[in-house]
Amino acid sequence: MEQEKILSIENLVIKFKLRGQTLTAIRDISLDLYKGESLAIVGESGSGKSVLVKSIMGLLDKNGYIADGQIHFDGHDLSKFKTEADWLKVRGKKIAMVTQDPMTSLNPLKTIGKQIEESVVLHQGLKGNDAYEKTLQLLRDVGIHDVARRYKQYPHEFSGGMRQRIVIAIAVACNPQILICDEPTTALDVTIQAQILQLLTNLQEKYLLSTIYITHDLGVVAKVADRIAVMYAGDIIEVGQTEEVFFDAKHPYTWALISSLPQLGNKGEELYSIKGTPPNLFKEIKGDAFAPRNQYALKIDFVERPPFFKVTDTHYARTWLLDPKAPKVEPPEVLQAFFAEGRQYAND
Ligand SMILES: Nc1ncnc2c1ncn2[C@@H]1O[C@H](COP(=O)(O)OP(=O)(O)OP(=O)(O)O)[C@@H](O)[C@H]1O
Repeated sequence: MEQEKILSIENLVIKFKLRGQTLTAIRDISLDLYKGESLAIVGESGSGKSVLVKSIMGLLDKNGYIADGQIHFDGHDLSKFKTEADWLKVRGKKIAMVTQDPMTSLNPLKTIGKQIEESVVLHQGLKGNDAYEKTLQLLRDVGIHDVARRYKQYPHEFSGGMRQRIVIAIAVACNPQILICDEPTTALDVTIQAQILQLLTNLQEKYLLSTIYITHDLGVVAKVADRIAVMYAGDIIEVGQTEEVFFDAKHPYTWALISSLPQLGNKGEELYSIKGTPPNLFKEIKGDAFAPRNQYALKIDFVERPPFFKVTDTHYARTWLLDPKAPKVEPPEVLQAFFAEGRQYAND
């Protein structure tokens, strides 16, 4: 059955003007988000994850602009939006966002109850006691106890994890169709991270949200994402269902990302880290942007951008290694064992 697309990005190119020069942060990306799914966008710092989601919310910095492509959502092409009035119909209404630092989204001078209730009144059209009851319900939904007392408290009276729950309640109060979570757990310790991810998964099901996670941490998304898109230097180089990307990755950059997961390091050994640096985005990138750091690079990788080769109906990778004419290259040994284990686990 064909899944229904809720957001469709087509051939998007985003540039920034900086001191008389132009930097290309997003290089011809196409990506769909399906209704009810959770999609993780993963990549190193600087790969363009934030720029991509900012473009969906009309929050690009002033020196940035969409140079090409379209962003289809809710009957509109968001790339054509010009005014703040246009964006206000979408941002914080149909598309809500949870960021890494809850303190930046909360007003320190207002009780958290009032802050959630404002969203309920504005977006759900409820008033008076109905809005109050709905707010208490949302507080319960995000796992906060003793809600009537908590309603009257201020952000500083909550722990980091609890504040993140409140930000999530505000986002959900908007009744959004899409929830964007930008490194939602990076600032939290590991146990709390797991709880917040579980909460987001529960809310996604309860409120039928379509969710985009952006993170540099592949380990985090394994637990929550249905699909993963891997970004490198402003491009998506591999996309597939979570198990496909984890246990049958095809792009050497994805191999490198998986190899650097702590789970794969032997005790006492240093973690694998990707050697070299990402390309200079001010310069035109020829071929596969990862080629200079890629020990498996073929000659053509330095010349021509690889197309998306199809692995399955849901799994695609931009690497010339998938070309039928390419020599057969196996993933690094450490990954072969991991992949085999993962497939075994998936089949059990
Ligand atoms: N206002 C701006 N002016 C110039 N360059 C920018 C601007 N905003 C972002 N960039 C550049 O765009 C590229 C992508 O940045 P982006 O913040 O999307 O990366 P990221 O993958 O989200 O990284 P991080 O995980 O560190 O947030 C980077 O090279 C960054 O320097």
